[in-house]
Amino acid sequence: MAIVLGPNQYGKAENRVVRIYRDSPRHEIHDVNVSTSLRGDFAAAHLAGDQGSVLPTDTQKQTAYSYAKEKGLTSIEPYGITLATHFVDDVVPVDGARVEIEEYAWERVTVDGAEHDHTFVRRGQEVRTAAITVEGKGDAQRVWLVGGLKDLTILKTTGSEFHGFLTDPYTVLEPTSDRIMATSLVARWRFASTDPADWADLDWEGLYAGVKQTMVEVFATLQSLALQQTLFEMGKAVLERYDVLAEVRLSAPNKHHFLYDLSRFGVDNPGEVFHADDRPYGLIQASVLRDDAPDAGSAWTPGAGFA
Ligand SMILES: O=c1[nH]c(=O)c2[nH]c(=O)[nH]c2[nH]1
Repeated sequence: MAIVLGPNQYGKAENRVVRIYRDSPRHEIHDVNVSTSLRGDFAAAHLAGDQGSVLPTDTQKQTAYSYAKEKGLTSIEPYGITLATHFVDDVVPVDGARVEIEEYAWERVTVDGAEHDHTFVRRGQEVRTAAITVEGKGDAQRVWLVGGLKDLTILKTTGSEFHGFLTDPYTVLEPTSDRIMATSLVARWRFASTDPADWADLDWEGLYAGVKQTMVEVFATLQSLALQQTLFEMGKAVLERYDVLAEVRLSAPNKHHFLYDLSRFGVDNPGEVFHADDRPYGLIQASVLRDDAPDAGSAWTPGAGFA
């Protein structure tokens, strides 16, 4: 029996890069959290402490910051593609790179009814995400791109039912035809192509806004029979609208709101006062994809948080 090295990767996690565009009095801000991971033959570093092939994680960090100026940082997807591709193309021992990015949104404050040029408040809504995996050099190179969002807290006060479920001796849940439905949505969408040339003219901001809006509209308008159905219809609507996408993965905690029992006080409560329970919560997760979707390859393989 011998002990051997298994899969490994290394990088700099959570580089908090803030890029300001100040070419005119109206400044722009892009506030991101970038994690890099490099893959390749790093056996010597692990087995013998030989750093000859190791591009320091500090260098990866410096590159993430410098690229925000050299290459630009507007939409997170092309920035991440450029960064990940650089590591694979320009660093000899590296044959794969994974870059994961979160973006925190800011919106302009209003002063005297007009948007201010350089003052922003953090927008409390969702965090935009991207994960880019580049594999191979030269003609064999493939770029897996996954866009997404997380922490999109969304609630509807009616239009949600849950009944007809399987029961057993432990079932106490009452069926309902009118309940609150609420979740904190995580959604990630995989691009069909693995060739960045196919995205040369893509409107990244428009695509992101459109995917989010499509999901929100379905959540709002579908008379839901279960969160599972809502998630499937959200993913389906996104894929029907955007040919560039092959798969949508959704993860949604069912944030339960229980009707509060006011009958103990002789008070009627026709769906007006609820207890918002924080745990436990149902956790509903689904992948929705085209039946001819190309192989997902390394698209979903995590970077930071390997262990
Ligand atoms: O939308 C729901 N899906 C479930 O699977 C489930 N299970 C449960 O107790 N409540 C709900 N709601």
